[in-house]
Amino acid sequence: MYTVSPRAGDLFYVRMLLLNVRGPTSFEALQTVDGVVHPSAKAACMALGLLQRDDHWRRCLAEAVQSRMPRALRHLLAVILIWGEPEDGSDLWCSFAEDLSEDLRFHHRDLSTEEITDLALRELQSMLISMGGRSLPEYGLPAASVTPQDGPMQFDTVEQALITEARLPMLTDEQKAVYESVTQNLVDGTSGLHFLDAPAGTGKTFLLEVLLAFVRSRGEVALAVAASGIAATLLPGGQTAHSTFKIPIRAIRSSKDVCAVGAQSKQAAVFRTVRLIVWDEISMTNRKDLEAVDRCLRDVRKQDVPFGGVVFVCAGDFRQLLPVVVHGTRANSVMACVSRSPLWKFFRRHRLTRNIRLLSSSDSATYLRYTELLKQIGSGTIEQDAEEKVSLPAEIIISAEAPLNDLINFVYPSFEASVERDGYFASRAILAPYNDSVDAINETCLGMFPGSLREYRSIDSVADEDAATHFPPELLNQLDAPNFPIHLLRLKVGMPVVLLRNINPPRLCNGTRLIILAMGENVLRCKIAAGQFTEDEILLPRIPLIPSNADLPVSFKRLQFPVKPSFCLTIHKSQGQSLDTVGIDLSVGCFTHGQLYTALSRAKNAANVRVRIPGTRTRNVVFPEVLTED
Ligand SMILES: Nc1ncnc2c1ncn2[C@@H]1O[C@H](COP(=O)(O)OP(=O)(O)OP(=O)(O)O)[C@@H](O)[C@H]1O
Repeated sequence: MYTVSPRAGDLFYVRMLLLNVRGPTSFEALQTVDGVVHPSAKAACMALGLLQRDDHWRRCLAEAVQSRMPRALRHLLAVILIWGEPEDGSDLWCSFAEDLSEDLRFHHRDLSTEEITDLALRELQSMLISMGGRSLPEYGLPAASVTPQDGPMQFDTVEQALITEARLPMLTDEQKAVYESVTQNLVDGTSGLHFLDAPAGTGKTFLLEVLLAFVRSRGEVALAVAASGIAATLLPGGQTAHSTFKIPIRAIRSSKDVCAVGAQSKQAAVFRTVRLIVWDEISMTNRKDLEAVDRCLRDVRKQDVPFGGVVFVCAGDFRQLLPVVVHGTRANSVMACVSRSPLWKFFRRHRLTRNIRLLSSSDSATYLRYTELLKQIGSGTIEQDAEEKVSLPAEIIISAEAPLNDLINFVYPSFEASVERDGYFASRAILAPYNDSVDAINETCLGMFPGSLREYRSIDSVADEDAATHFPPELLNQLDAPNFPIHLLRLKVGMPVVLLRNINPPRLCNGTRLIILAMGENVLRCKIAAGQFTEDEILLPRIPLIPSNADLPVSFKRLQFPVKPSFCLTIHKSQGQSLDTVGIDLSVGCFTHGQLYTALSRAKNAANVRVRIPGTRTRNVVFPEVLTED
């Protein structure tokens, strides 16, 4: 079919209809949607949802109002302002001000209308701040009377002291040695850089929480960051390292990258007073990011010593996945590790080796065997053949010759609605190394999941109108990128999905698992499935997204819900997530360092793991050079 430029007017829309309407016998039939004959091809395209309507955001909010959740509605407006960049934010505010403050009117009956409006604006402003947005007037909305401060989360000193007191006597000898070494620096006012080498289950989070509480109980500032949003949710007050330090997000990093923290900014003021920085999942962090933070802290704190003299504790496990280097070689991946940074020699290394989960397990013999297996797989000391293949215990293997449903039924014995079903998805998942297998497994699970299916087609467009003739919408629809929503999103109520963007970390980050509660035309009502914000309900709009994949032939924008089905996740996405039941599909084996170890170590017990492999052996990739140097 010939391509047509969007500048060709109706012809462009007729072509679009021809591609999407089945078996039309006349122009009238072509322009008929749900029994209504539309006056133009463009109007019919609108009605079919093939074009973004001018009033998209207004429709989205109008639909969300029906849920009668004013706080979620304010959150939705904040998401729209930041991600949607609507042309007229003020119009949206004016049209929905009443609905946006309904709960505040109810709870504060003594306040005047102006005071209620101001309260709603203040709440909206703090949401914008926590989501990394700008001030209300910059979006065309009225300013709130008080601008909420963008600073570190405040902690109750008494509560923090109670945490420290309760946990101190519980620390194991290994944990206590680290605690004493770090608190020595904090009490003496000396600087100190510590690296906690902690395999899964050895009480790393427990220990980091005590250290954070120690500083916060003294009324001092302790920052908790992690390489990924999901790992950040595990630490009290945790944020991603990127958002805390304003590290530039680049596909190709440079040694000259600087954090976007102005000397006069509030963030700089926090960095000048901070006593302790805790950085989790450091093994996934690119060394250039750590080096940018080092330069930033030296600069802001006016001390030319590593990290400006702050006490710094990072924790990680180099047996797990390494930083992702797009199209990188093995050497590129290894060189991207923080352990290859010139700063690494300043870090004092501590090891946690005792698996505390094991101690509390009822069947410690089985647990011990599984922990030993994990250790050997992670370190690459397990016996392997010339193809790097290793044997796994027969009891955890499901044959790849058997139907995929065997693995699905092990992880999800039933998809039928029950009181416990939602909790189900918090604690179980299928994992696979490649996106293609993940998509195929999700599709099979979706077919088995009860309920009626709703399809959401994205609206795709190129930024450059001149390129539009060469890249018609049906071609853009076929483009796909990692961590990017697909054109045809198929959903059912009650199913699990994973969020693909850091919308509001740590509550809603790239990797947060959600359950779909209701599906509207422009809004999804979901609840958070796992982690400290479990059960929180949110309203999610379609947002315009631009893929960061430089390999795509054209730069384009996709308006779609930022989610993907999550019955199955990639092993990369599962890092940092704790699961009770895990099914790993290795019909196509692992391809990079730490994948097998990361997948197997998501579960705490061999009885709850099944691995689908051809035969009895599967590939285990380990880069020993990363493990010797860390
Ligand atoms: N000293 C301790 N006394 C009692 N319980 C502990 C202690 N240390 C850790 N635990 C408990 O052991 C379990 C595992 O600890 P934690 O979650 O801190 O491990 P982790 O190293 O962070 O593991 P993962 O990386 O898998 O999340 C938790 O239930 C934690 O509360």
